[in-house]
Amino acid sequence: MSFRIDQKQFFLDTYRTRNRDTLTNIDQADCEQAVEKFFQDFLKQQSNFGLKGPALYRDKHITFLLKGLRHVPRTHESLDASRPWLIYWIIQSLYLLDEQLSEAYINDICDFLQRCQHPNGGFGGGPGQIAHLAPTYAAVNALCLLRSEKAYKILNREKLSTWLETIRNPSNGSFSLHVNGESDIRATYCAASVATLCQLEDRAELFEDTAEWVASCQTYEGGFGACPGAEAHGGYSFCGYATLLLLDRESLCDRESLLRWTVNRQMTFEGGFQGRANKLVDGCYSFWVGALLPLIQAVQRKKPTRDNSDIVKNHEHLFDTIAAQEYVLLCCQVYQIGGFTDRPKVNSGGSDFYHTCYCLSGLSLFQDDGQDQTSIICGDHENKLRNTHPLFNIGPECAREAMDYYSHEKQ
Ligand SMILES: CC(C)=CCC/C(C)=C/CC/C(C)=C/COP(=O)(O)OP(=O)(O)O
Ligand SMILES: [Zn+2]
Repeated sequence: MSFRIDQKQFFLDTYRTRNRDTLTNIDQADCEQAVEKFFQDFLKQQSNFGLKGPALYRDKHITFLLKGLRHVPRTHESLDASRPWLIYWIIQSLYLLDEQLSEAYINDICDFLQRCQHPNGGFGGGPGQIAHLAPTYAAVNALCLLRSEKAYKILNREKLSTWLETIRNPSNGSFSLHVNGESDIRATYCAASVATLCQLEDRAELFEDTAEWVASCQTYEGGFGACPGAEAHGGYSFCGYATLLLLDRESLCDRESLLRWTVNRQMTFEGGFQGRANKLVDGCYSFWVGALLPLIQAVQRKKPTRDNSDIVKNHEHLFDTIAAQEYVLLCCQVYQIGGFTDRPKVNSGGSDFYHTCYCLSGLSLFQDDGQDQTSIICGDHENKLRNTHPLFNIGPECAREAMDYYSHEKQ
């Protein structure tokens, strides 16, 4: 099997980079031996499949994710305040892998998320914690992914609206992540996403001036920073552009410069995306940066260019979709234990639910050209994932059904 990138050299470079700070006197021979062993193991795994290209270890990922889901109620220490996130990352990943959740899991998730909802609106990172926009976004996405009335009914929309009012900054239209918390572009995205999915009735007043504040976060580089004046970054660029689309104010930003910045985040050597200039490639940017491309293309498709030529004709050349898929499949999959990571690790191969969710979500977007349902799949067709909605990052029908339900529910 031949790979587009020099995989072995890549592992070697990554190994050296990762050990630069901890091992000052790294022994060259040991290093190359470790990489050689890792590479041979890796090739053995891949050749078991003998397919058109790299394989997706679907069953390993499902086992890893279900095991994680069982442990969420007992999660503590560093992830104690991120439990709705853990649920969302895991069930979005299972959705993409086309693994149906059992009724027992659905009931347990509903009960747990209900306990995370604050009596005054919004969700905390766990039961009894203060409401925060990040776990609120994760909890709402998770409820939508469950696609059941029982899940939809958990959400108190009236209280959610009241709470959002209290964290809105009326002086400039931005939002704080929680009462007295920091204000950044993640907060405006989380607020706009939940207000749209839950069809909050006071959306117009809630988001007065918000789009102008978000547009002021676009930097001279083309991407968006966390707040006005901050460095452009993939995570914040996604939040910024998606918010403008959710608020139907996309025309406030400089789309051409955002597109230029976005396509330049794909690295020619690794094939994956970095989050900002001069930093390392990371699998999670497959979604945060990767989702900007279909979002921008969807807008371009609607609008003719100045000379009336169809700009979308060129869309396939905007980035190398096969290289982007290869990075996720070859460099981020942890085939020994399932799940995904940011970049290859020779010694300790840990995966996590955050990278599993965003590697799979990015891979799903790369596999779908969004135009005429023609998929561009790297490897065997068995690698095909379900589609995700690039604005919310849940299944497109999950978003549609939730909005349909809430638009008919009296607030
Ligand atoms: C909806 C929501 C909560 C979105 C979050 C978006 C997101 C991923 C923001 C990234 C934040 C950031 C500056 C990371 C840089 O970390 P780093 O310096 O370790 O990474 P880098 O070297 O890749 O920049
Ligand atoms: Zn990452």
